[in-house]
Amino acid sequence: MGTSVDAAHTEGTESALSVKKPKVVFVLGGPGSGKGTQCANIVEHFGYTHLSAGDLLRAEISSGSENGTMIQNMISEGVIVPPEVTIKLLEKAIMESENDKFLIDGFPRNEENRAMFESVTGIVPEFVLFFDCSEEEMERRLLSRNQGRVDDNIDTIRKRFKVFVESSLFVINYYNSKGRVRKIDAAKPVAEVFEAVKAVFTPVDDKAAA
Ligand SMILES: Nc1ncnc2c1ncn2[C@@H]1O[C@H](COP(=O)(O)OP(=O)(O)OP(=O)(O)O)[C@@H](O)[C@H]1O
Ligand SMILES: Nc1ccn([C@@H]2O[C@H](COP(=O)(O)O)[C@@H](O)[C@H]2O)c(=O)n1
Ligand SMILES: [Mg+2]
Repeated sequence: MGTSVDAAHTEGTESALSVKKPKVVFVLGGPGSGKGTQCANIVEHFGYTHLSAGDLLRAEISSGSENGTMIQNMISEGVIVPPEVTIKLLEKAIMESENDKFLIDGFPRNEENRAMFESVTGIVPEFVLFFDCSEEEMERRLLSRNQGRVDDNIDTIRKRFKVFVESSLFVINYYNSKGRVRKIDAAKPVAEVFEAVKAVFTPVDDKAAA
């Protein structure tokens, strides 16, 4: 049995994830909709492990990986990295964790991400948390985030919005057609957004907030 995403792709064998069978929630929404902010709250209250695909890609750049330059260029342009790269990083992070439930933030970003993840891992998300927010509000948030991200400039922000509308919304619509999307009004203040998030998690999780 193959144990890596690479092996799964080339040999048509199972991913190690199809053996571990973790519980997965995809966390999607436009750039700056508040995915990372809310995931931190969910981790604290519901015991999930947060995996941000963007953070894993940025860590890959910092590690000096052979893919680093390619990933850096793609992030700077706001475009989506080839799925095998991102899936391999997600698989590694899940396998290295002792937890069995994960928030996967910012993935799948397009149909290629989705189809490859499902076919390689056999994992279907429990549900998809979708943070819905206007571009005006997201742009305001990103321009004042001040975390030194190379893609938080107005030119790249507009490219990221375009990719979201043209590719990522397709994935949200796909899961919506399967009844798996939980849509949250993400334009409200952080605490109010989290109240809505809690309502989604509480019935399906026995580790509810006190
Ligand atoms: N509900 C909110 N109201 C106001 N500001 C918010 C809210 N949620 C998050 N923010 C702020 O907006 C910025 C973007 O939030 P965050 O990093 O969580 O978004 P994201 O969806 O993970 O973005 P990206 O897709 O770029 O990674 C941060 O500075 C955060 O503090
Ligand atoms: N599935 C993904 C997720 C992210 N990327 C690239 O990273 C950038 C930043 O992502 P954030 O979620 O941290 O905003 C994104 O614009 C993409 O360039 C990706 O390729 N695939
Ligand atoms: Mg984020």
